[in-house]
Amino acid sequence: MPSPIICPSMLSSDFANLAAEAKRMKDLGADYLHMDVMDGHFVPNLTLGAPIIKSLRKHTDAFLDCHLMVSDPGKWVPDFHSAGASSITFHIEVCPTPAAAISLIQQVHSHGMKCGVSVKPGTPVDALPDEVLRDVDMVLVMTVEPGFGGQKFMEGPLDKVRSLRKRFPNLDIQVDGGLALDTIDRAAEAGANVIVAGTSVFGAQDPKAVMESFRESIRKHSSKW
Ligand SMILES: O=C(CO)[C@H](O)[C@H](O)COP(=O)(O)O
Repeated sequence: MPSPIICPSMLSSDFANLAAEAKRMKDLGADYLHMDVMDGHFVPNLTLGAPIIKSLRKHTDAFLDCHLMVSDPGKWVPDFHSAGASSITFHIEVCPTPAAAISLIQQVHSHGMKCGVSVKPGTPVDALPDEVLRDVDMVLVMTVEPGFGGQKFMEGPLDKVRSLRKRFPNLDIQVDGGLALDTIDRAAEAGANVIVAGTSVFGAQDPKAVMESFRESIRKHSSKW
């Protein structure tokens, strides 16, 4: 059974103190550090790229879970690999065919990184055929429109989580957007075991307690998946 994996979204951190923020989250129990990479084209925002990952990597051995919200992820795979990324998650919406997605997954794996595939809230689960999911290490179901932190959690995408959990009992299923103490149970009940959270973790008085509650919710619900 997949175990809980808690990933603070560094988008909500103080970018001017990124190394210290990464250490703080790791010391508080983060499993992965979630790095939101946005190109101003696939999404209407610009954040960070491989140079920032490279700088951060000098200060941490944490698993750097890089979510590429970009139009041409394949172009950036070598740079993220050299920078020290641990995994790359790309969007299925940028792949014209399943074969293109499979080739991208192979490219990421050939660079020694884990690979995930993501779906936006409006993209149907059928966009993720078995032959694609068989090859990935994780699937990311967005529970907000990608682009900005601090948005309201969307319930609709949880149907995709339910269907994916039935199809792939052992797959790591990540959810991202609006995850907080009042939404975690719905995500965990649906079958998510990898939780990305920015606002609710960085804005908390006690981020460690929030991450522990997420973990506890997944443990509680996973016995019924
Ligand atoms: O991918 C993202 C935005 O595209 C962020 O990771 C996500 O929104 C997390 O932030 P929050 O927990 O504040 O919703």
